[in-house]
Amino acid sequence: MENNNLINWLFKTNAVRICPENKPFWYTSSKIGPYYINTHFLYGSEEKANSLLKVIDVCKENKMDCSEIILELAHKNFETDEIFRGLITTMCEYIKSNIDIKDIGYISGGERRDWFFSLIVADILKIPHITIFKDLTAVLYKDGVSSEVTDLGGANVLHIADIITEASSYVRAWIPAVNKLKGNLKYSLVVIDRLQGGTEKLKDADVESHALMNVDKGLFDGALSGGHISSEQYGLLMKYLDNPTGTMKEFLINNPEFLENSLNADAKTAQRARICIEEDIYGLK
Ligand SMILES: O=C(O)c1cc(=O)[nH]c(=O)n1[C@@H]1O[C@H](COP(=O)(O)O)[C@@H](O)[C@H]1O
Repeated sequence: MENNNLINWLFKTNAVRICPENKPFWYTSSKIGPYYINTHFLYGSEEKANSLLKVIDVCKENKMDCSEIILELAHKNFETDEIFRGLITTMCEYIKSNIDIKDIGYISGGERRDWFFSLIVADILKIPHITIFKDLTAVLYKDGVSSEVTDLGGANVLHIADIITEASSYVRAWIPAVNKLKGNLKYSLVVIDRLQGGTEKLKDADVESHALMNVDKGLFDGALSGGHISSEQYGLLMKYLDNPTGTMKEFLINNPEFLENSLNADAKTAQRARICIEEDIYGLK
């Protein structure tokens, strides 16, 4: 795709965050790193994304209503927001050019941030949508109607997600949920692949992995030349991209208080820090 567009949109919506000095982000995988991408900000802005998340948090309590509510809001936003419209149009074009549409029986999306993208893409491509919840239950949304679903008869499914790092959400939730429905999660399309093992994990599970964009040097080259990051930040990011584990191991050795502080932080951070220590992810023992 026109990577430059996507890079501009990511920075314009403040979706890419670079950590303050000595304060790396925690990731789902219980690893740490210097950047975090809030892909769902491509809905137009942080404020718009948060307001859709708020609606989702309420409407997901009623599983039969929620697909329609989210899709309607996404359509309205598609009409008025240039960035969101550009992104969704690019996703649809990517699918048409790179995947045999006739081979896709269903498009799925998982709670919550996948739904920003999966429902509207399915609707535009006229493919039924499987709305998957965190408890691994699912609802079929087809021709404007939600219904219960138990058997997809072996049909192929394209799962659409915001971003993959290690594809842990696919392995933990989305693949088992589609298998339970006797579907075949054959394809994955994400907006961003952080290139940290996700594609390989998907390949092991027989899932063909697609991404509109990979996080590599090119993203941060664009950020530097566009004046979005400083040359100091750029240097740190290059070091991390070159050797994510080694760079963060060195950081933890030089900043032993970081893990200690994380253990005393909010519940999610503390849990990630605990796993990082217990599994000795950085080989510090
Ligand atoms: O935690 C992450 O790895 C992560 C990094 C990032 O830059 N942006 C981001 O949104 N994430 C979160 O991590 C999930 C993907 O991680 P995996 O399931 O390991 O591929 C996403 O669904 C997000 O919840």
